[in-house]
Amino acid sequence: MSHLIIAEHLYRYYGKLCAVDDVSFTLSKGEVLGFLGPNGAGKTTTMQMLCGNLAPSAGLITINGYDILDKPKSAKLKLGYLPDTPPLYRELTVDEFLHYCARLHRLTRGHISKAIATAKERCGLREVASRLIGNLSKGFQQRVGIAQAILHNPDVVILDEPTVGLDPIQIREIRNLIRELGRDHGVILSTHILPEVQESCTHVQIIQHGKLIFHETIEGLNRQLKTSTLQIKTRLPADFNSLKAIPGILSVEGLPGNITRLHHDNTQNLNEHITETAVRLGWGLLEITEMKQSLEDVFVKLTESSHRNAV
Ligand SMILES: Nc1ncnc2c1ncn2[C@@H]1O[C@H](COP(=O)(O)OP(=O)(O)OP(=O)(O)O)[C@@H](O)[C@H]1O
Repeated sequence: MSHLIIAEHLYRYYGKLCAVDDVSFTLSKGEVLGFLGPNGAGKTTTMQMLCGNLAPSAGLITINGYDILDKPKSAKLKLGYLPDTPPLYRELTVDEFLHYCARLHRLTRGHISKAIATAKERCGLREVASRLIGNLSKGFQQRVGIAQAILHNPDVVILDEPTVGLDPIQIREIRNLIRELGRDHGVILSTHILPEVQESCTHVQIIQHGKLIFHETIEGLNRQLKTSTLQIKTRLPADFNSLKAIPGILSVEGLPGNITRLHHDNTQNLNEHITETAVRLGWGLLEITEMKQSLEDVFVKLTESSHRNAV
């Protein structure tokens, strides 16, 4: 499959500070890549280099086969970008602004109306088309920012922190929109909100101190989140020896409220065996729960280990 974006060995220095340190990755159609990292990790710097707004100190970026430095016009034709602060004119209406953006994207007159109608439809902006942007809620302003980024139907859409400052309902709507964009485009979004990548993305990469420390599919990430711990809740106290006798169970730990935590070797699904034992011995099995690490746990673990490797 040909890649929409190829980034190879990107570096960016600000004076002596290496803000982006040997970053390489690819993006293909249908992928929504979450670019995750704490404040100051190098996300915006990378996004700006991908968009051709900032020259890398070293490295290569191609968008749809065009080198962003050698062929910036051809590369940017295929690119839509929402910066962390959306570039909106508050004194224009949504229609006026999108019309202006369509001309900046060099859409031909014959295509402008259709392109604006499609972008408004996709971003849920039809009802506010004639409102002044400055009077819209933050969520709608963000949608206008996304509409200008997809107006020219680019192959690649780059969104820098698209849900910052939105309320929970607006966040859900923008995440749905991002998932939908992923069907027809390649999307990169930067965020420091960990659950955002789980909800919106197909792939995730984590950046820390300018270095990529993790690149995985969301399934791969979810595998990382799995632990080898189960917890059962029973009406009567469970018998630890009967549980320890189940092949694969390594240790058993009692918690208050007839809750028992079981550590196992993660090679087999023990649910059936545990259920059968609980029913046979009449404990009254109420719940069986697979314990998961939160994405935060994995993030802390990864960033700590990269820090340890660095010192
Ligand atoms: N124009 C600049 N001049 C000097 N240093 C800069 C400049 N822009 C960014 N930096 C520094 O480069 C590093 C990476 O910044 P960047 O904005 O790319 O991070 P980020 O991951 O997007 O952070 P945030 O989530 O806070 O936006 C930070 O240490 C930042 O202070």
